[in-house]
Amino acid sequence: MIDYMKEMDKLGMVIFKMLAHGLGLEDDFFFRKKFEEKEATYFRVSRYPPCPLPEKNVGIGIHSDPQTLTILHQDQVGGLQVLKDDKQWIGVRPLPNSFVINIGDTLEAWTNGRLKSVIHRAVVNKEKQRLSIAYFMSPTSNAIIECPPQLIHPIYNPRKYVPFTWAQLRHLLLTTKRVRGKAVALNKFFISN
Ligand SMILES: O=C(O)CCC(=O)C(=O)O
Ligand SMILES: [Fe+2]
Repeated sequence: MIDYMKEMDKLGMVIFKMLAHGLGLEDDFFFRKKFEEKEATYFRVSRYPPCPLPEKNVGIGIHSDPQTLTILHQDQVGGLQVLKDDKQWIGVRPLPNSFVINIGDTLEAWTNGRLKSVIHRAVVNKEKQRLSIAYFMSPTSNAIIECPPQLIHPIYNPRKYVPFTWAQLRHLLLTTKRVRGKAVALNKFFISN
């Protein structure tokens, strides 16, 4: 039997490696001991039935994924949209046999904002049911999320977050009211200069 989580993890590790490389970090920076136990990694299958009033409803409201990396597959119906420049909704065209990769809020904090989590939503339509499946990667609970000094600049990009663990953030995510947009729970670790 295929271990789907294991296969997704393998893909995630390749992506993490590429991201680390692109940022000038050691290739294994993100997953070195950080993803060994993944207590909060999961799949979410979403089914959006046809909706008689699509202009008055959304399938999944405006949000960014609080985790680290999201690997998402959508069927051919389409409905996923990402917010560009804080003002324009862009549809993500479905491509067969492909994944959409989203940066999560935790990875944004981990890189001091060098990688940005994307605000997105899924809209519905009158005619067709839509299915999507998302794999949310999260580090080990006690993994410390701390931006490495190489990505910090004292003037142009000062440290934005105190180090925190994924368990601390997860607890806040579960106990803080969800609002539209990025996870407010992260503000708890924000350094206000
Ligand atoms: O259905 C989709 O395309 C998006 C799902 C999503 O954003 C989520 O589950 O967090
Ligand atoms: Fe999402």
